[in-house]
Amino acid sequence: MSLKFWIEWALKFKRHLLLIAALTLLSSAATLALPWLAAQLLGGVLAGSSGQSVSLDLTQVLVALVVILVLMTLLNIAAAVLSESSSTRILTELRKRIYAHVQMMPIAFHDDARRGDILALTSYEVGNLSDFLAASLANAPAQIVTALGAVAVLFLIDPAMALIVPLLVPAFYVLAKVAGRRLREVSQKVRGAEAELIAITERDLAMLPAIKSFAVEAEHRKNFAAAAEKSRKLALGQARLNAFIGPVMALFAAVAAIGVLLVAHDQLSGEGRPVSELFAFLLYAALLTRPVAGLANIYGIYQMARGTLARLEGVLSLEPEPGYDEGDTIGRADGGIAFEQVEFGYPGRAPVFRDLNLEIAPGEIVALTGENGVGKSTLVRLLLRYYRPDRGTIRLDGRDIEALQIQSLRRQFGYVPQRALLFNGTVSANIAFGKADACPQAIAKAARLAQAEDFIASLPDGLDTEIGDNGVRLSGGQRQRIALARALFCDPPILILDEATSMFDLESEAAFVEDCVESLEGRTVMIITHRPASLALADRVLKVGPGGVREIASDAR
Ligand SMILES: Nc1ncnc2c1ncn2[C@@H]1O[C@H](COP(=O)(O)OP(=O)(O)OP(=O)(O)O)[C@@H](O)[C@H]1O
Repeated sequence: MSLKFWIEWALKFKRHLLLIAALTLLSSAATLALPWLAAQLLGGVLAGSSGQSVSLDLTQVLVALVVILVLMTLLNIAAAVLSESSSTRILTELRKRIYAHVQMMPIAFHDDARRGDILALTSYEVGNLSDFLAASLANAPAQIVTALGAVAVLFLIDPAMALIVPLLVPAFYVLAKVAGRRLREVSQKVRGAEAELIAITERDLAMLPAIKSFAVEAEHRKNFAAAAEKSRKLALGQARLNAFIGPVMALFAAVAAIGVLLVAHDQLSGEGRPVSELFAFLLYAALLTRPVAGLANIYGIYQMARGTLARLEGVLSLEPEPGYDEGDTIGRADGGIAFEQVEFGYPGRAPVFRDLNLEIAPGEIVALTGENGVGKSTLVRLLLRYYRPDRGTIRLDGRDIEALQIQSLRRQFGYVPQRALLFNGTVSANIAFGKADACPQAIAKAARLAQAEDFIASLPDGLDTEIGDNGVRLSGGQRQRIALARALFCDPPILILDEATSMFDLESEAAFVEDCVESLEGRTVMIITHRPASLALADRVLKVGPGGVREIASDAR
């Protein structure tokens, strides 16, 4: 884990952090003044009761004590509020950054990643970090200053006796190391178990209709319960270990202080030593136990957050998809497409294409057919630059698509994938997809072109009907029509329909095809289909096969 990375983050919030540091330093100074004043007060009271003269004005000491206590309270409140606000700000920034980064990772990354891990990172794990940041920002500097200050005062009072403190450091170190390593291991397992739980929840919610139809609810409940129990046991182990570190360290420090008092009892109460000094030594020794326990706790939380920090940095240091910040931005393309000697295979798989050559003229309507798994959708994924060819060139209007800014390339396409990707929202929002200022007429026109107008009108709230997760409240064909309307809404120069009418009934498909003649005018269109009505739309029908792409005669369609 690079310190540089985190220092860069901290520097973004330097004003907040400096203010917190100033507040905590003041609070530490006040904390350090307390034992001295209390010792003076006790010494004074004792001296007064035994009839000796008292040099200090005890009322003043009392007032000073109260003032410092009030001041400390105010400083602690301000530091806690400020540190909470800073830690939540840092976390929000991190969340935004992780989201943006994950979004900009290539599709290949998402093919390999487990969604549960990403969800765990942005939710549960970031929460762990929040605990660490809040604890360390507010407490660590104050604890360190208080501990150092207490040691310094102990040395001032009696250097020989105070030597016990440095002697304790190795013991603390060993204890912290051993407990810290164990805590790190356990927290790693806790994180794994939590991510597993999130992944199971996410998967089972998506699979729920299948779980119900196959009547395997009990098996899935059992599986989830086992994962939840595993997570609970690990979390309990972690909590036990964490609960033990701070108090044991404090006990160490307290026993050491008592040991000093026992061993050096004679020296401390020796001739000529004012009783207030004796009290002060005792109080500072007792004060020392608090920051020791506090720092041990922070160390424990740090060990738990370390894995998250490493994973966060791991994700953030992955190279995003190239082409977001470089390449030429283009206006509306004419729509000429060419694949030249393209070779491509998914990682670890045999090549899908070895020497793919294909040319589509601007405005041409081309149908692509071929057996399942032969590579028709892959061809589109290459064109959209979801994946990059291992060899060869893909051109748009004669330009290598690698040289284009990736979003300006993708905006040329209206892509209707095999499985329509809809989200939980209204029909309109799904058609306009992310364009908040979309005009209702344009949405209605796209719906009409996609043959979706009638069924939308029959929905309870028309275009404002909520369609549920992934359009669950619609039929398969209705979902496809909305996906189609979304593609047409952007008025792209190139339209790609990947089995986009596979769920249309024959009549609707014929009506769509008829309507398309008008709406496809002036666009390059690639239709991946086996359906005769859609094939009939095409100027050319191409068959994709292991040997490449070849044109087939219209009677072979
Ligand atoms: N993300 C992926 N990782 C690895 N292999 C993949 C991936 N996606 C597809 N494949 C494989 O690549 C080959 C081509 O798949 P593709 O989806 O392009 O076929 P297709 O011609 O569109 O098939 P269908 O007609 O069934 O939709 C298949 O053998 C498939 O198993």
